[in-house]
Amino acid sequence: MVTEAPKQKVQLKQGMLDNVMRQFSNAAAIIGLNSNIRKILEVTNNEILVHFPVRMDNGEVEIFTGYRVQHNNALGPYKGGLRYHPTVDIDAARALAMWMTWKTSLAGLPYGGAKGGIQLDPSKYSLAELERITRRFTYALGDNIGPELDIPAPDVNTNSQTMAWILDTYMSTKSPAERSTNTHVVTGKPIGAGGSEGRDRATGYGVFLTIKFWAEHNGIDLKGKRFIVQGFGNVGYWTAYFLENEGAILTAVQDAYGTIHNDNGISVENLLAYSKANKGSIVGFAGAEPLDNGEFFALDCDICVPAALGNQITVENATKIKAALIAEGANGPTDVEAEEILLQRGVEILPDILCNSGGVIGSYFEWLQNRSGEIWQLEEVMAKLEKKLRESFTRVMETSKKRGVDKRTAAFIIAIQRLEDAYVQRGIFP
Ligand SMILES: NC(=O)C1=CN([C@@H]2O[C@H](COP(=O)(O)OP(=O)(O)OC[C@H]3O[C@@H](n4cnc5c(N)ncnc54)[C@H](O)[C@@H]3O)[C@@H](O)[C@H]2O)C=CC1
Ligand SMILES: O=C(O)CCC(=O)C(=O)O
Repeated sequence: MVTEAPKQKVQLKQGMLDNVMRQFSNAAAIIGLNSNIRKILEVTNNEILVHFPVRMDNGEVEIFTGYRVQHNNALGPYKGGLRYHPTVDIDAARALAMWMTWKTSLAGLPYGGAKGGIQLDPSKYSLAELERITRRFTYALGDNIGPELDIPAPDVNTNSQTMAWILDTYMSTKSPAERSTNTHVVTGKPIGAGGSEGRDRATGYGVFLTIKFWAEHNGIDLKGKRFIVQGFGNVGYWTAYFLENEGAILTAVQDAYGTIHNDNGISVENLLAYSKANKGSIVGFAGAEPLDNGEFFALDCDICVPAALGNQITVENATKIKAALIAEGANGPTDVEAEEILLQRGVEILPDILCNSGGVIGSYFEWLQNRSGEIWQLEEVMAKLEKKLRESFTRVMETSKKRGVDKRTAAFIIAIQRLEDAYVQRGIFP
C-alpha cells in the first residue's frame, strides 16, 4: 500500500535578509568599519539564477528555479550549502550567503561565503526525480562552482547523496585528468566518494561543543539539564545525540510536521528510528505526547536548540521562552527584535555563526584531505574540530567581555575585522 507523505506544518515567515543586514550594520557601526569596505560587504559579489527543465516520472517536463549567491571571496573561495525548500528565493540565498561569509571569517577559514538551492518541496518528488533535478541544476550552474572557486555542501533537504550527484555530474564535464583531482568541488560527500569521516555529525557536534564550552564557562553541569530541539534533521539529531550522551534530557521536538513532548525524556535513537520509518516525520512517536506547534518555544526547559529554519524566534514567542540558553543550530532562527527581548530578559544566545560553524569547519577538513590526498580518522577530525571551535568560542567570549556587547555582536565584530584587515593589508583601502 502506498502511504501519503505526512502533511507539513504552516508556511514560514521571511525576513532573514533584513536580520543579517541589521546584525552586520550594528557590528560595523561599533567598530567604525571603513566606509568603503562596508559598501563592499553590504552587497553580494555574484548572483546566479537559473531556470532549467527536468523530465518528471510521468513524462512531463517541469521547469525549476535554482540560485547560487556568492557574497564575498576576500578570504578564499566561496563556501556554503545548497537548500531544497519552497522558501528558497534570491533574498533567502543572499541572507544565507552573507551569514556564510561571517561564519567562515569568524572560524578563521580560508573561505568566503555563498549559499543557494532550488525552490521546491522535495517531499513531492521521487528519488529518481530529485537525482535528475540535482544533475540538471549542476549542469546549469556550470563553471560557476569549482573546487577553488565555489564549493557547495549540504543544507536543508540536501545530504551526502545530493553532493555525490553534484560531484558525479560536475566530473562528467571535466577531462579525465581533472576528474581525479577535483573531488573537493563539493563537501559533505559520502565517504566512498571522497567524503570525510565526521562531516555527517560535524554541525551537531559543534552545536553541542559550543553549549558545553558555555556550560563550563558558567560552571554549569549539563547532566540532567532539559533541552528542546526544533528540527530533527542532520543538525537537530546530532545535537540531541551528543547532548543526550552528556546526560542532558530531550523533552520536546518539533519538525516540519508537528511537535511532540515528554517531560520524562525522549530517547534520541528511538525517535530517529521512528522518524526514518515514518518518512522523516516525528509525528505519532509512541514515546511522547503530541503538542500544539504554538506551545513549543514556551515549554519549560533549560536549553532551546532551534535547528530548522530562519525567523522562528519572533516577538510573538520571545517573551514566552523559558530556556536560559538558546543555541542556534539553524541559520538566522532569531529575529533582531526577538533577540532584544531575550537579552533584556537575561536569556543567553549562542549565535549561529559560532554555534553551527562545526559544519563548515568539518567541510574545510574534507576539502583539505581531498586537496592533499590524505585520509584522516574520525578521532583526528573530531579533535581538530574541537580545537578550532574552542578557539572561536574563547575569542567570542573575550570580545563580548572587552566590548561589553552580546555574543552575536562580538562574533560579527571578529568576523568583520578579519575581512577589514584582509582588504587593508592588500592595499585596497588604507
Ligand atoms: N547541514 C549542515 O551541515 C548545516 C546546517 N545548518 C543549518 O541548520 C538548519 C537545519 O539544517 P539540516 O539539519 O541540515 O536540515 P535537514 O533537512 O537535515 O533537517 C531539517 C529539519 O527541520 C525540520 N523543519 C523544516 N521546516 C520546519 C518548520 N517550519 N518547523 C519546524 N521544523 C521544521 C524538518 O522536518 C527537519 O527535521 C538549517 O537552518 C541549516 O541552514 C547550519 C550549518 C551547517
Ligand atoms: O559545510 C559547508 O560548506 C557549509 C554548511 C552551511 O551551509 C552552513 O554552515 O550554513
